[in-house]
Amino acid sequence: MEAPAEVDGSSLSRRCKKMLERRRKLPVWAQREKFLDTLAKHQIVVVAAPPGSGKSTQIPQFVVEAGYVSNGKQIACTQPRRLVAMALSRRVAQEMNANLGDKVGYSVQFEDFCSPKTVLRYLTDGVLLRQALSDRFLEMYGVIILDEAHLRTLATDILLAYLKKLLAINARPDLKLVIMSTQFEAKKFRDYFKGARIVQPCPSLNPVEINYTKDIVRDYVEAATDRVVEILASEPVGDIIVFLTGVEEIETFCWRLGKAITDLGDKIGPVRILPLHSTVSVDVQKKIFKAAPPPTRKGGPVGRKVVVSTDIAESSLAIDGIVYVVDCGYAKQKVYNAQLRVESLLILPISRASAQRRAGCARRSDSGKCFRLYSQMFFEAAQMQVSPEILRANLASTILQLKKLGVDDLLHLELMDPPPAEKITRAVEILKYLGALDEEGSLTELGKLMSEFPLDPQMSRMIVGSPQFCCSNEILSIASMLSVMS
Ligand SMILES: Nc1ncnc2c1ncn2[C@@H]1O[C@H](COP(=O)(O)OP(=O)(O)OP(=O)(O)O)[C@@H](O)[C@H]1O
Repeated sequence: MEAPAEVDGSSLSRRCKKMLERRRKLPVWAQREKFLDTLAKHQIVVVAAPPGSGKSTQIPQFVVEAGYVSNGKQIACTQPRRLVAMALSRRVAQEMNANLGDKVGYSVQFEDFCSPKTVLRYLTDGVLLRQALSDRFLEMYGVIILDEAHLRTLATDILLAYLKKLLAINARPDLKLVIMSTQFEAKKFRDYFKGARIVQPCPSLNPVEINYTKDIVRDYVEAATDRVVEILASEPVGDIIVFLTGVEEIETFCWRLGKAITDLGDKIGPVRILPLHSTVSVDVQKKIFKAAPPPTRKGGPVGRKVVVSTDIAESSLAIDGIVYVVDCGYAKQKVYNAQLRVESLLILPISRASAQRRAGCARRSDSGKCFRLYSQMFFEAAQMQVSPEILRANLASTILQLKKLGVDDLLHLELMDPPPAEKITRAVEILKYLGALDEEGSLTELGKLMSEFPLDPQMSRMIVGSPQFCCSNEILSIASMLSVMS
């Protein structure tokens, strides 16, 4: 296939040419032709490569450049997190020498930055699922890219099953589906979509030295601060990423580290501390991708950046320059308590895959080290509790959305990890109790309204005043509790 002008670089500004040079060095570029060739021949392609290979930024551009938008259809690239969808669209717009909202845009809940000119749309998986409510066959898209599929969010799992069904009944013979994941999970997607092809860019990645703690860590924020101070004081130069579970912990950590750095004085170079969570400003987000600060004086110690992140940086945002990873071993996860009918965000141990992805942030350095703030024994024992979101979440709003999509029974969807029938029955009972379903299990007028309720985390936080309640499921839980109380 002949490369378009954007790719041969002849029509680009100097800034874009520089970007193009950098893009070409990303591992996915070596597989560009192979990927496009496979996509031309097959309906479903799995792209499996580690974070930082260039999947999220490059693959959608390859698809655009190959002409999949010439029929007036758009390319969708889903992300589990809104911040990531927005950051990627900004980056890719720059790389494509376009204004954000023109050729490249984003759609997240309550914010749509696209125009009739948009050909590449970064959007959250939740938004794509909601688009399907009004455009059942997702006709506006020629190619759907499900990025970060390995994170197995509830919305991604439902989309996978729904798209599998659409393709199986041949409802969209012209639609191409690209699933992007890390290498560990690629085979599972290929087996799920029988007939899918895997394209696997193989970057030369370095091993990362893994260190566990020997003693029990009682306060991992404090332990993380001590560990980072040690790295700053005694480890060779390199940037650091610290994984904590939420905003409060991140703020406490940043404050403590700032104080400790002042105490260290000029024994170390300048340190830029950068918090990263779903509510940081765009300016801070941009700084995360910039190089560490230069030495404060000629010949003085070199600067470092310390990124302090929730699991958002685990695989959705590839940050260059990281040599050290400090991993607390936990993440906030949604868990539904069927007896109390309440869904909450709990701090739970992370999965093995998650821990590997965190350590993998240092893989592009040849001397990467990961400091896990937990013992290996604890980690192995904790693996028994780990499960995908679909097995932990309240399924009531998912069932409502699926009913609206014409899928009458969740059991009829071939899910990757089907939830137990009892859990589905319980969710249906709640929906009947709320009047969203009638006795036969059909969607009522109220149910139709509820399935389209605007479900923005910020908004629901405002409604109920607690960050713990942050999605449709919680709203349903609250509604059900209120109706029990009244
Ligand atoms: N918003 C951004 N600003 C600046 N650089 C970025 C941005 N997003 C990605 N990059 C850079 O682009 C390169 C490719 O990243 P990309 O996100 O495409 O990789 P990936 O394989 O999709 O990783 P992941 O699985 O973490 O998303 C990396 O070097 C990364 O640092």
